[in-house]
Amino acid sequence: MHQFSLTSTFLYFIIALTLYFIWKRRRLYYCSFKHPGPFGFPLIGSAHLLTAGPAESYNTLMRIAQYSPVTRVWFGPFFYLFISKPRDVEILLNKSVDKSIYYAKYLGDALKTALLISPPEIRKGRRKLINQTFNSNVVNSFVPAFTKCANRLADELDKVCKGTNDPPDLFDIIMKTYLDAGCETLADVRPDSLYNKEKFLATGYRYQKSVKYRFFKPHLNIDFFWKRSSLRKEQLEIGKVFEDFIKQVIAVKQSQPENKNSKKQFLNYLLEMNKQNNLTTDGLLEEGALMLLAANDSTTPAVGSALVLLGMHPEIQEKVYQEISLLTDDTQDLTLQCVNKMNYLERVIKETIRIFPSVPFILRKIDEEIELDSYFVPANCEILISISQLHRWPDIWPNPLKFDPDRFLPEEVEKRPRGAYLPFGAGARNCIGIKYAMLSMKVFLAVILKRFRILEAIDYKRVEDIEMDIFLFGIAKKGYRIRVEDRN
Ligand code: HEM
Repeated sequence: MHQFSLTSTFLYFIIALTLYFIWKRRRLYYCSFKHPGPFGFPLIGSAHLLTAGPAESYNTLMRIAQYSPVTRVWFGPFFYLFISKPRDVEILLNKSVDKSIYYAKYLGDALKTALLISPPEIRKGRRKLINQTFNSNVVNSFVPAFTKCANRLADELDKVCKGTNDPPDLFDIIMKTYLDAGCETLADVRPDSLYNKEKFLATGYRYQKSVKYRFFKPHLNIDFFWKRSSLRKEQLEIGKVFEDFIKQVIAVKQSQPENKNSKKQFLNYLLEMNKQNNLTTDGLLEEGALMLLAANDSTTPAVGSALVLLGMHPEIQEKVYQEISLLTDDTQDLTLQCVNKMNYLERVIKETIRIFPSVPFILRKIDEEIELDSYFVPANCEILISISQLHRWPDIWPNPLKFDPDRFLPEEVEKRPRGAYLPFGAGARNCIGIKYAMLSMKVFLAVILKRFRILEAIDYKRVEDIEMDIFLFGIAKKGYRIRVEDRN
């Protein structure tokens, strides 16, 4: 009798707890019933979709998001809304919503509290501080350094993409050049004074891969399993490699005479802030690692995609070449003034990152229920904004896979809703490196396209042939291979 009452009390307790759990999340369930999404089984939801494995990450996310403009999906008890309607995205990003907890969860073991994943109490001060190092005056002064690195990249292309039918993937080569550019500009150190650059880059790649693998193992969302997993051990090791590299950069920097003309350059300024106790040493190391990674991880696929797309579209390539030739002469290096006038090249870059945004998805967390243009989003909802889909809405971007830089003529831009094009995100957590990214990509492409004609994009005939893979960034599965010949 006594045993029976104990068992039934326990059962009542479990039932009450379950009902309370369901009651607390009732708005999530209501929202889930209201919106379409992939089929879900009891308890596991749509976790079966993850069996496609990491190699299919991009296609899996696209398959889930296909019910747009709003799609709901459960992975076990975890609920997500995917949204991709421009007006909804605009409203959401301009509200003071914060980043999803998944950024810190997935990236925090290696990058700790760096800006991309920092909690609000740390982020505000750091963002304000770092913003100053990306103002126009500072970034514009990088043109000579970008040009020097772009010329080195062009020399590499000369060696590997000319006179061969089997050129290598340019991804690693562009990435390496971008790291050199980051060292010259953000860190103000000579790249050849550093060792272990290759290890830093390879570790950055390993990092992205391990984050992606974790996503496909939903049980690793539970801290108990995560803390005991080999992937976590790997991420802690990765964090150590990042930290050691930045320590090396700082040591080299401190062995050099102080450069009084570049006080606002990223690392110089952060070191000064550290000296004045406005930034902790941990903060300095985290931000240094993040910035050297961010500066090349997102720009590399964008430059690679632009080269491939121009290889596929000779008439557009010719127009870019004409513009560059008109604005530059052979005797002088590129100047800021002439780069600023390369409007057609800028449109080519914008169109490239429309079709292939380097950051295909971003995540947000909603603390309070909000009304979007066409539906409500319940509190405590994780939202995935699909930039890839946003950029391919046929009613806003007719024939979305057509590579047409003139979509970015000012009169065309004016016709579109503001939230239709967000390669750099929007709102308080948008990309801090927009100016740096745009200027460096223009210089890199101007130098390459002035020197070479891209004859062909190997592996692809049409834009539709370019299949994407997602790590943290969107990267073409088959890479970026082109054949070139000298212009002169
Ligand atoms: C084609 C180039 C680039 C693209 C498409 C891009 C895109 C983005 C996007 C979409 C975000 C927002 C992420 C989110 O909302 O969750 C972001 C954040 C960020 N980006 Fe970029 N980015 C690029 C280049 C750069 C460069 C060159 C740097 C630095 C030199 C940089 C540094 C950052 C940082 C630090 C953040 C985090 C900002 C914060 O959370 O406050 N990015 N980027």
